[in-house]
Amino acid sequence: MELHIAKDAQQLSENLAAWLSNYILEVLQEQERFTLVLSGGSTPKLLYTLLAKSPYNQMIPWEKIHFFWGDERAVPFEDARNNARMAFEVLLDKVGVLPEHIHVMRTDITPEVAAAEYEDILRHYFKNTETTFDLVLLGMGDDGHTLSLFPGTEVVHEKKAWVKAFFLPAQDMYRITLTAPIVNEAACVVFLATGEGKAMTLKNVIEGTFNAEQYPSQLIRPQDGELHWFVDEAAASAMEV
Ligand SMILES: O=C1O[C@H](COP(=O)(O)O)[C@@H](O)[C@H](O)[C@H]1O
Repeated sequence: MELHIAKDAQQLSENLAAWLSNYILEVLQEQERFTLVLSGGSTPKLLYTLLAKSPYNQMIPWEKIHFFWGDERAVPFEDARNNARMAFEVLLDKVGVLPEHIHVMRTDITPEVAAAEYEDILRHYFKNTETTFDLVLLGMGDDGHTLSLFPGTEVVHEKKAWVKAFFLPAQDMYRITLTAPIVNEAACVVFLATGEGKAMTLKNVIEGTFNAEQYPSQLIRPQDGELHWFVDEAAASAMEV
């Protein structure tokens, strides 16, 4: 695991935008397409906003990037809580992405059907590949969840399915999420976490004993791929580094 610490959220997002665009360019020297999983929540908004601007909007060959999502809140696309909506607003509507390369988790059908449909897309997409995604961008909630793998939920124990849908009573909402098995087969996973509110959880996730029931972010351990944590000083403040 590689830890990247920056002074604050702004500096961290700038560092990650530079790191990510170089990584994409490097991978695209060896292959024709790049599969990128976007995370939701509030933290990546700054990163996506930067990627839509100079120099990254010109540097990245957007037409070669295929976009997927790590998880979705099963609310209509028009709802501000919809994870895909934010990415469209600040990034995807602003760069030269090909619409047929954007794979949203649908929220206009039942969550179970949307999850089954996404699973089919992914199984077909990765049927002849050794790894799954080229890069999975993840966030971590203050409670240690990542994707929609929340503490104490059944989906944390999933060993086979790549996509699951379930009702989250605490938020009175269905969630659709990738599971640890598919993410752990990715070539690279990058967590982005900022703020003091995540400091104790981050310490427990990275330095504590394994307890995925309480800290689902600990489930993410790519088998053969790279794992990076991009965090700001506030989020890193409880750690021993
Ligand atoms: O609900 C979610 O939360 C996590 C973390 O979000 P943040 O607002 O603390 O950055 C996010 O990674 C996930 O995609 C989202 O559905």
